[in-house]
Amino acid sequence: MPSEKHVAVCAFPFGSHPWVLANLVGKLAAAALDVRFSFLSTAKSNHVVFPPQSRATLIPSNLRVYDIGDGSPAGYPEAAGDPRDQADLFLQAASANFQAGVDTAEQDAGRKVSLLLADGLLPVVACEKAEKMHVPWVAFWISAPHSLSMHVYADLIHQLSRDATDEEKTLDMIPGLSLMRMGDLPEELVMDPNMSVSCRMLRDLGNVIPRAAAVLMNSFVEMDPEPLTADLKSKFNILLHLGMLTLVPSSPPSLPASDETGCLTWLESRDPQTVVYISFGSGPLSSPPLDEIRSLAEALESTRTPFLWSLTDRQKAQCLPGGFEERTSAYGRIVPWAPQRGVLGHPACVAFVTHCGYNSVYESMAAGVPMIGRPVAVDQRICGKMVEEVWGIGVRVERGVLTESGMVKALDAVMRSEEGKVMRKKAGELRRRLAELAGPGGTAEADFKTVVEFISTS
Ligand SMILES: O=c1ccn([C@@H]2O[C@H](COP(=O)(O)OP(=O)(O)O[C@H]3O[C@H](CO)[C@@H](O)[C@H](O)[C@H]3O)[C@@H](O)[C@H]2O)c(=O)[nH]1
Repeated sequence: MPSEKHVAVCAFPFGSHPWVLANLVGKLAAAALDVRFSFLSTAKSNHVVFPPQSRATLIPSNLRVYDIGDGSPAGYPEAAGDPRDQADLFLQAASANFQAGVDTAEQDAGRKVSLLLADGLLPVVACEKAEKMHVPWVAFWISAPHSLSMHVYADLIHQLSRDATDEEKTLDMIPGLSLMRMGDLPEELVMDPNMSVSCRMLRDLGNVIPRAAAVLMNSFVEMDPEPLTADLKSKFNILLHLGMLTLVPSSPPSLPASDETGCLTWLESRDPQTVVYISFGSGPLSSPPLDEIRSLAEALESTRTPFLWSLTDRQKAQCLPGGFEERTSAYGRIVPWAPQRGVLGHPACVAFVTHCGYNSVYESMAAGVPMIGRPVAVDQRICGKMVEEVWGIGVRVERGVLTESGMVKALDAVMRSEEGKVMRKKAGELRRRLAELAGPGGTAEADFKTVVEFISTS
């Protein structure tokens, strides 16, 4: 008898989140061919993640993409909106908009939805919807695992942050987080939850997520602190680790992989181990302040360091010193978008200046490239700390701020010093370790099979 299973996938349509979720869903759709998957996200995000020209040919036939509303009032000028407001608008209308998407998908498929799979930032919406529809729901946590634990302990953390203003106070009362300090916390965890819709949702996240039928992690269990995993396992119905989904080839191939800006060709013309790659993630919220971008440019120019920089045209116009691009054109290149995994994996790439986004850190590690970190927001301070203090594969910029002199020192440390050689060696070891973990017979593969089984039978 043909399967009647139908999974509705609820995406959080900002930053790298929808790509990573799409990677997971593409992989699941290929493994569970008789299950129907309906991917629900905003038109803007779907356009990038599933480019219309590739939809007919590259998406598995059991995966369909549906556009839902983004919550903006009619006539709202998108470019004028602060990205935080856009997230608030989206979240405010998310319940109604996902419902409309589910209704369309059910009609289209001629099957009722049997399971909801939601981005881990959307448990409040997913839980409410799933309970109304009488179906199970599964959360996929895309950010650093430490940050999930911090959300689970949000009430305790909020209490601590009110009692202690000391940024250096450790979080050793939370299993697996003894290395972390109050100052490493994502800021939304210490903000007043009533400040915005996003703050409220994020504050409630940790209380709701244990109600999921399963929590899927975008991580290798072997890379996470054991006490953290054990503690989360004790709190969730099922906890599974699927490996880093950003490291599997994207299905369908979407914007992150395309080399329309010619970066890989340019790298071919450079000597091995000479080019510093710079990117502060996929969205404006993770970019350092404009004056710091300028200091970084000054450091590159004063040291004549070859560079490839993913920088939007807007930022380029706003913050680079006058004439910078022309003066550095013999050894540097600026593009609005780079195929990051390909760039990091190119033999010319020697170091990565990054905001320490979780996916970027793992992409760099998987390529064996050491990092210079300038964490900006959310889980980036956690990832920066792991890079420098736990894995020893990079440094964070002095006092957490990009200055010309600090950047020159960091470039020296990573590219030219003995310390840099050690980082490169450790990065190489971790590259091999990740390849092993992602390979056949690993725990990630076993957990993925469990998810396929769960989806096919729930
Ligand atoms: O020119 C570019 C710039 C970025 N990327 C890709 O964009 C993604 C960036 O992901 P990530 O490093 O996770 O950063 P953000 O997009 O900023 O992700 C947000 O979401 C992550 C997961 O929750 C968090 O870890 C980050 O802190 C948060 O800013 C990566 O896959 C990159 O390969 C490119 O391919 N080309």
